[in-house]
Amino acid sequence: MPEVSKMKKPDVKIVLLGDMNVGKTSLLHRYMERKFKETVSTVGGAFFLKQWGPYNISIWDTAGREQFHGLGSMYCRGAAAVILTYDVTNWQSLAELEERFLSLTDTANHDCIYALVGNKADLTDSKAQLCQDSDGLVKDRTECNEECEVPSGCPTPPASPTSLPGVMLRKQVINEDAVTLYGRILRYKGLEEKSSLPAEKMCFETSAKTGYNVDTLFETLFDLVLPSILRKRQENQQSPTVDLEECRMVGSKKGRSGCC
Ligand SMILES: Nc1nc2c(ncn2[C@@H]2O[C@H](COP(=O)(O)OP(=O)(O)OP(=O)(O)O)[C@@H](O)[C@H]2O)c(=O)[nH]1
Ligand SMILES: [Mg+2]
Repeated sequence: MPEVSKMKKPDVKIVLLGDMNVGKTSLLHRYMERKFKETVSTVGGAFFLKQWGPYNISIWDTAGREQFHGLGSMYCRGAAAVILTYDVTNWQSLAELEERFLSLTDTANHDCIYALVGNKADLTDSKAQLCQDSDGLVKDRTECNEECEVPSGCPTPPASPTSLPGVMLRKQVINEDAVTLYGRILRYKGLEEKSSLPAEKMCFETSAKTGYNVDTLFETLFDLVLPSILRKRQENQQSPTVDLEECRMVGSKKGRSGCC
């Protein structure tokens, strides 16, 4: 049995939601492991623990496949932020966010923060084809090799025409579509646009493949959930009870990440 006293207890929870194949797992790998690597479609869900200064943030990856849909609202319970992910080359993946995934967030915190993330920007946008390191410095593709676990480096694979610099797919979702959806999400949540975080700040385009905007996404959210963390810590000091569900969750995994 792991010793619960030595386990890190998450201060706050962030959840990735979105259709299958949009790149949720790849975004998490890129951020946590600094790599783009082969993925298999997620079964159920998995979490990673990120130490952010003195705070522990659990980031939950969920399965986009229809058969796991029922689990989504369970994963969102108590979330301080939800990353609604779509694929910029797939218009339906944006539509699905509203049709299938938004209602799953009803179990999130009342002050939950929502980010809309269009992934796979490297397929449509030449600036997203450049690799970015953790300081946001742009590197060329040869320097990028060490951060990719695929033989030909980044971007890959070699057989795909989209791996060639300059060969782009048609962008099916433009940023304005995401901004419009963000407005509808606020209305669904009964929030005033004026007093909420602005769409320009909360709509991102990323590439898990090159790292484009990935650090910015996660670190913007970490900063924004800080008030939730501080409030939770204060509440815990006032009534120091143990959250058995969270302890069990972390305790059962022994380490930094796990799945269920
Ligand atoms: N070009 C490109 N491909 C990507 C990117 N992110 C993910 N992919 C590819 O898209 C496919 C799906 O990625 P996953 O991260 O497994 O997608 P997911 O959203 O976790 O899918 P489920 O677990 O089924 O919900 C894989 O083949 C990835 O290599 C990206 O930024 N650019
Ligand atoms: Mg996945």
